[in-house]
Amino acid sequence: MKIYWKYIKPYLAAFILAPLLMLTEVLGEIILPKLTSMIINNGVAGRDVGYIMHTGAIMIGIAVFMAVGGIGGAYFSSKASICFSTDLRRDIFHKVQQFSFKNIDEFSTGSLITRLTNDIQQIQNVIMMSLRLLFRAPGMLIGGLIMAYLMNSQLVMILLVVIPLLIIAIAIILITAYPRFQAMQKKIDRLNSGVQEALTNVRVIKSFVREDHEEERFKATNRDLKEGSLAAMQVVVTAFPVMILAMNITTIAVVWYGGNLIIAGKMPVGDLTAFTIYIIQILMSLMMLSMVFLQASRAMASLKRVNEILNTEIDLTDEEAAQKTATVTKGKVEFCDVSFQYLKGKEDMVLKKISFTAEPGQTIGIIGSTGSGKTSLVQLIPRLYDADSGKVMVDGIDVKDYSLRNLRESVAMVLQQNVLFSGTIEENLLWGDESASTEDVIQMAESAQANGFVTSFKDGYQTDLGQGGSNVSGGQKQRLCIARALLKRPRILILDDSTSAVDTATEAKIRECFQTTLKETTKFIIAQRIGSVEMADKIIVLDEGEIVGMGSHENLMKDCEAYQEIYYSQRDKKEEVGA
Ligand SMILES: Nc1ncnc2c1ncn2[C@@H]1O[C@H](COP(=O)(O)OP(=O)(O)OP(=O)(O)O)[C@@H](O)[C@H]1O
Repeated sequence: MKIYWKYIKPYLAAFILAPLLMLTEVLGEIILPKLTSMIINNGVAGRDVGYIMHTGAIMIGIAVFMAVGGIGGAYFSSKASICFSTDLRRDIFHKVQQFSFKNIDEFSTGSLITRLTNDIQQIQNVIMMSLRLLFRAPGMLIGGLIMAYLMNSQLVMILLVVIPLLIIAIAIILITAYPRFQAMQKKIDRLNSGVQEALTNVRVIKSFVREDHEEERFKATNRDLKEGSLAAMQVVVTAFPVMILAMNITTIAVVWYGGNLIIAGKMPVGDLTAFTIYIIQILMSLMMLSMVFLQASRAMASLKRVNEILNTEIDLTDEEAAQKTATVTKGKVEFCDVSFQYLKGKEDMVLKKISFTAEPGQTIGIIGSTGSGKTSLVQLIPRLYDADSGKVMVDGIDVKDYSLRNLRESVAMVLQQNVLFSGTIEENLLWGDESASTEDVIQMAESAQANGFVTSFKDGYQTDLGQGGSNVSGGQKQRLCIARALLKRPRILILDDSTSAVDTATEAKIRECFQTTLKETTKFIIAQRIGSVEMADKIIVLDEGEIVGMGSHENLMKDCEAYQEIYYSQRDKKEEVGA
């Protein structure tokens, strides 16, 4: 509850006014039946039109007062709940943005989407409902009971039988509903994850002609959700008829017993009418409360899931950084005996005792078979993950001692899976540096060998990119991603297999441009092709997380068996293709 106070505090007035204004309805509902009985007992029985008109006018006045209060209550409850959920959604989004890669690995994207949308909506609904009924339902219940008791204490005894039975029925319904709602939210998660994956990868699905398979998969999760929702709704739908049944039986009992009292002359007719209205109101208020509890039981399941995000400990922060103001000025990178694994204690080390130094301005090539740990190694430089032992240093300072912003601002990384965003090419490139001039954009695009194809487009840099850059080729996308990274003018540039879709001649030109535009930047180039790293000052050969060779191309050709193997296998393949 403590975490949620900050979402209530700014709208405290609305949170207080909403239930208070709803009290006007309670007041009206308690007085109106009494006035009705007075009209029947005195006005109708005594044929006193003046009395009827006078009391009727008072009743209209009360009804208007109720309407004004009701509108106000509804307005403030909507305001309070919507503002609450908007702020909560903002903070959850902010928290997710702060998540480390490891934190992100723990939640599926679909689940995060459900939590940010559907779950928060459930919480908003229950707040709105509670604010409207918080005072109203108990007020109606207590007020109705008092008025009914004052009218006829004998008749009220009927309620003493009905109410406990009803409370037991509601409790059973709630206990059954909660786990079903929890299961339903999980099924929504699964559906969202499936939809998100299928829509993002629709091209792959089509190229593998897997539409039928995906449809079947979707049908299964959709069916699963339908069954989950029906199971939960079955409970909800039983609640309402049970209440109505209780209400009807009670009304019949009251009319029967009350009718006898009237015949015996112990009760005026108007009192029985008013009494019946009070009984209905009492049971209605119980019905409202049970609906709030039902909605709350669904919202509790959602709240638990939202809490999971809010309580997730971000495992990678700069709170304890010793040199928060330090910035990277040279770009020297040192790995000292670094070991690392993703699943702590559950698998072999992905990187084992890695040590090397990259001097400022040097180009470091990293090569090795798939899964040998190349990406894992470079991810430790901008602290996307933390080393488990050993130290990663940049300019002689442990990366853990920089503020994350300062460290990451000086490192540009072109990831293996490049992503562009919807918007124009220029907008995408300016991601690297929002304040870059048009000349800068063009210069960096030229270095990345992107200017040529961009200017060949009808709208040039203003060309709109499809979602994720779907309307440019793989090689063009890679070059745009490199240009975006270059615009950051980083001290350290990491290219993770990011020229794999670029032809060798263009790739060579990009490398050449690096020598002029990025002379002082330390460059890490992960590549599958030896040709891509051959010219590097230092090449690191990785195998199963270990460095099995390090040095220049010439040295490695002399004394690194693993490197020679890669070299000859690629040369043989080239010759085969040539033949
Ligand atoms: N997020 C992750 N969670 C758990 N294990 C991971 C994760 N990412 C990679 N791994 C595992 O770590 C090992 C090294 O992966 P890494 O991506 O560093 O290899 P790589 O040499 O870059 O491979 P490739 O050339 O195919 O990109 C692999 O066994 C991989 O399965």
